[in-house]
Amino acid sequence: MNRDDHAMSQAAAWEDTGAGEEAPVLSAQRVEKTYRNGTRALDEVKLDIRRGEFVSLLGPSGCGKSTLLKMFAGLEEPSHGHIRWWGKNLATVGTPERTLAMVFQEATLMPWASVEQNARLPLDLRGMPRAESEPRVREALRLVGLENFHQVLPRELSGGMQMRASIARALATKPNLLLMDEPFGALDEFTRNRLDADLRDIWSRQDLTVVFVTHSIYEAVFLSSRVIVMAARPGRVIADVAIDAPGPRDEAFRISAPFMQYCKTLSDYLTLANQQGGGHEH
Ligand SMILES: Nc1ncnc2c1ncn2[C@@H]1O[C@H](COP(=O)(O)OP(=O)(O)OP(=O)(O)O)[C@@H](O)[C@H]1O
Repeated sequence: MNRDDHAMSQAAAWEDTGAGEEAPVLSAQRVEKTYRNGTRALDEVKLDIRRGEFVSLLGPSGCGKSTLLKMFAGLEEPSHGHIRWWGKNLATVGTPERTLAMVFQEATLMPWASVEQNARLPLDLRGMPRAESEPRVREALRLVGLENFHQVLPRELSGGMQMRASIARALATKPNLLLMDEPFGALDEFTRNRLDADLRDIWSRQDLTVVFVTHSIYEAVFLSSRVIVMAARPGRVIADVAIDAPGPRDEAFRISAPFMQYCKTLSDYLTLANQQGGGHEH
């Protein structure tokens, strides 16, 4: 396929809302979730996430961040309301232009298999021929900086490198939508900052929409084009903050005045979230 053909099929693949505007990659339409034990996890969440955004969900424990992300992954159903992917139901999104992948806080690698075999697993499960999967996996490992570790077993890797392998496994599927549930929450601050920088770099080079759950204000500001602040009891959206910082997101950004200002804004909203939601701890 030449570039023009590719661009045309890409354009045809993205949904048109009718107003000449692309449908959101994700749309939560008055979504409520009450678990079977009666816990009301989400209340009337309305949220659109557009193509190419990097959106973080930030909020106190129990405000429903993971619940919302699981619904975005199709792993939980709303009790009321709807989730739409590219304007459609989940069952209709499994096309090359509409794929999603999820990364969890634990790397969940197969301990007996090499980094490369782990990263190739979803492609093997799809029955993709090696000739196709191997270059994809090599590229994914290169993107996360593990190209020289492809034959290593997970136990030989640090926690940060295991997480890189987990991200490579997701990227090898060439997702358009990447859902990440506190992926760096268990890592030390230095490793976390490096992974944040690398993830932002990967996102900025690809046609990728990311939804990222975090407890960290700093991480949310560093990574995101938008931060959604949630409050608990029941979980709901209380603020939607665009992080409008056009320069590079590097170490200088972390100590810049706009960075600090955004952190202050989000911190104020989190204080409000804790006051409104009781800020309970697990
Ligand atoms: N499977 C479940 N069954 C019953 N209640 C649940 C279930 N999963 C989550 N909950 C409850 O729903 C509420 C929202 O949980 P959720 O994990 O989505 O919040 P969160 O914001 O991701 O929390 P954390 O930051 O601590 O991970 C909490 O009160 C939680 O105890």
